[in-house]
Amino acid sequence: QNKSSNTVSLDVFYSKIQSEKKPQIIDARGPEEFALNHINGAINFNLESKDYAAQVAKLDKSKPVFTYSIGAGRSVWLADDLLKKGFKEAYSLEGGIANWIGNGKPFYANSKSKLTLAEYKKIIAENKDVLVDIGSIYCGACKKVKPVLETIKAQYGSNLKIVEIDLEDSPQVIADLKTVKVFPTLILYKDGKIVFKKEGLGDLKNDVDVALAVK
Ligand SMILES: O=S(=O)([O-])[S-]
Repeated sequence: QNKSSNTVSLDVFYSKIQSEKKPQIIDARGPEEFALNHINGAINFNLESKDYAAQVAKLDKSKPVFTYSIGAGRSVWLADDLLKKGFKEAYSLEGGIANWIGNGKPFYANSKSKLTLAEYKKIIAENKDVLVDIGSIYCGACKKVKPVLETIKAQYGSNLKIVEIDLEDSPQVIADLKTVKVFPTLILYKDGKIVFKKEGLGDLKNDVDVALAVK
C-alpha cells in the first residue's frame, strides 16, 4: 500500500471530523509533545506506545480515525497500521499540527505564547531584513535548519535579524500569522515585505544569499 494513500488536506480532514458526532482523533506524537499542545478532543498514542493494543481496542473500527503528527511520519504509520488491523477508514493530516494550528483551527496549549503577534509585527517593522524560522523542537527537519541559521548569522551579523519561533513556546503567534502549513517554514522579510517563504528545508542558505544580495 502506498504510504501516503490516506493522507488528506486540512479541508478534507476538518470537514470529515465535523461530520462525526464523536470523532476519533489520535495525536500520534509523543506524550510530551501532546502535553504541550494538541487538537481539541484528541487522544494520544502511537505505534511505539506501550499500551498500543489496549488503546486500539478502545476505538470503534467501523468509524473513521483521524491521525496527525508533525509530518508524514508517525501519523501515517499509525493510520496504515489501523487499516491493516481492519479499521474501515483512517485519515492522516497533511502538514500535521503545523497545518492545523497555522490555519487557525481550535487547539489546546498548556501555556501562553512567549511572542505575541504585536511583538512579531514590531520586530518586522523595526528591522530592515528579518529571517523568521518557524518549527517545533520535536521536528527532525527543523533541527537541520539550525546549523544553516548559525552560518547565516555568522555571515550577516547584525545586518540580519533572525527570529526563531517554536510551536512549544509560541503556539498562538503561529496561529495568528495564518501562514504556516508545515514545519519548518522560513520567511524572509525586507523592509516589512515578504521576499520569500520556504516550506521545508531546500537550499535555505543560497536563497537567503540571493534575496539579500538584491538591493
Ligand atoms: O513523525 S512526524 O510525522 O511527527 S515527523
